[in-house]
Amino acid sequence: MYVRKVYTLVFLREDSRLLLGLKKRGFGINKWNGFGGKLEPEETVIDAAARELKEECCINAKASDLKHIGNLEFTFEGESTLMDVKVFTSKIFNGEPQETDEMRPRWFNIDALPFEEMWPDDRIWFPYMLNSKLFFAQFHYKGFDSILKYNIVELHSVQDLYKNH
Ligand SMILES: Nc1nc2c([nH]c(=O)n2[C@H]2C[C@H](O)[C@@H](COP(=O)(O)OP(=O)(O)OP(=O)(O)O)O2)c(=O)[nH]1
Repeated sequence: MYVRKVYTLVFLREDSRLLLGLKKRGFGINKWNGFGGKLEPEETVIDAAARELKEECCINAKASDLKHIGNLEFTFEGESTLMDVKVFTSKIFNGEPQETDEMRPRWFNIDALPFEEMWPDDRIWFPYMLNSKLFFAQFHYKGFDSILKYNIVELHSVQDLYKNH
C-alpha cells in the first residue's frame, strides 16, 4: 500500500505562451515546471494552488479562476510514497511574474518548451493540457530519470477527476 501525498501544480497561459519557473532548490531542482507544492494543514487543494502560485512567482490568481485539468500520480521503485499531483491552468491572473527564492519564472512559446530540462513525464501529458483535454496519468519511476511504466487516459468530465482510476 502507498502513502498518498497531495501536491498542486499550476500553469498560466497567455495567448500562445506558457509560464514556467526554473526550480532553484529542493525536489526537481534545475527543472522548468509549473508552480506548486504541498498542502498546509486544513487547506483545500485549490487554495493551496493559489497560495503556491503567489509564493513562488508573486502572481495573484483567484482560486475560482484556476481550472482543474488533470491528476498525476507518481511512484518510485522501492518507495512507499505516492505523489498525487493536482494540475491546474488559468488564463486569468494579476501581476507580473517575479523571481523568488524558489523559482525563476519565464514565458515560453508552447511550440518551444524546454522538455530537455523538465521532468521526463511532462512530454507525455503536456499535449493533453495544451489541448485542454482532461487527463489522468500514472508514472512509475526508477530514480528520478527513468520511467519504468506509465498509463495515461483522457477524462470526459471534471467529475472523473474525483473518481479513483
Ligand atoms: N511537471 C511535473 N511536476 C512534478 C513532477 N513531480 C512532481 O512532484 N512535480 C511537482 C508537484 C509539485 O508542484 C512540485 C513538488 O513540490 P515541492 O517539493 O516543491 O513542494 P513544496 O514547494 O511544498 O516544497 P518545500 O517548500 O518543502 O520545498 O513538483 C513531474 O514529474 N512533473
